[in-house]
Amino acid sequence: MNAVPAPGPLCPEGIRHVSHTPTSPPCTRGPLISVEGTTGVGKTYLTGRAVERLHDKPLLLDGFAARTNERPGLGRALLRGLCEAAQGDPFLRGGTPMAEALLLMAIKRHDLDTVLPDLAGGRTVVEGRSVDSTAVCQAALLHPNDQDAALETAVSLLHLAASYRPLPDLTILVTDDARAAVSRAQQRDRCIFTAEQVLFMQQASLLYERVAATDPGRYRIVDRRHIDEHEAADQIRSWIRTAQTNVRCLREPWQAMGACMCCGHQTAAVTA
Ligand SMILES: Nc1ncnc2c1ncn2[C@@H]1O[C@H](COP(=O)(O)OP(=O)(O)OP(=O)(O)O)[C@@H](O)[C@H]1O
Ligand SMILES: Cc1cn([C@H]2C[C@H](O)[C@@H](COP(=O)(O)O)O2)c(=O)[nH]c1=O
Repeated sequence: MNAVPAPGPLCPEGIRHVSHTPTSPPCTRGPLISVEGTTGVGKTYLTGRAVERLHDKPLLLDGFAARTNERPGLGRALLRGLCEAAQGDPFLRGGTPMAEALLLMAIKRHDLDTVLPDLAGGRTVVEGRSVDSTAVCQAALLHPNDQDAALETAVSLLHLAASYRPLPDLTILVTDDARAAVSRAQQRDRCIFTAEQVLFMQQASLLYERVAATDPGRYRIVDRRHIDEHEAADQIRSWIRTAQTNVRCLREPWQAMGACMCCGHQTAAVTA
């Protein structure tokens, strides 16, 4: 299921989807899983509930806001640069969305680099947000008044991200009524979002769902409008377990030929 940066088939909406044909051989590494969704939707809460009953605990990679004690290094420096430029904006918007997109992708590449030893050791890694957040948030920023253009840009940004690093094997999208997510985030952060910020969250929320629909092979969706927190946690746990049983070699997407980043097995590029 690893990323191949070549364009995939057209999905029904006329948007190219990112192909993840599992052509690599099976591997002993752990699966790389991301949890996505808008601010306050419950990604951290539900992931925590899901993994508390797993015997082999996954490594949980915190979302950005939770990285208060991150080790000094490039990842922290890049994130600090973005935060400084954003001057307190909760969505890290500093006014240059494409430059920010590339920096966000670099941070997510750095995240992958830091967890490679865990993956190689067979451990499951769960990223709190991955490159899908970059694609969705930056596309929503670039096209605030055109949802179709935002979708097209989000999918293109995912292709770009997939040339920097393999996409997650599995992406769990947590979705809900956008107002419920806003309200949870406000309560948690003891703040009131501006009308403009709420609108941005609503647009991002919708865009996550549309992007997920372009790649049903990679995405699983937890819709909190239809299931309670116990069912949601059970569902996430079950997907994590399934992902652990179908893991394939992880290649550098920008290398035509290359060894698996985890087990070292030599695999050929996919040209489809
Ligand atoms: N089912 C629930 N019951 C009680 N509290 C919940 C539930 N789901 C989420 N919350 C609370 O709502 C708030 C937002 O949830 P959470 O922090 O998990 O969202 P998130 O998607 O990780 O947000 P962010 O992207 O901003 O990190 C938290 O305070 C969390 O504890
Ligand atoms: C990874 C990533 C994050 N963001 C935004 C989304 C949130 O509003 C903030 C904080 O992220 P957290 O992981 O929920 O703490 O950053 C983004 O715009 N693009 C991204 O790639």
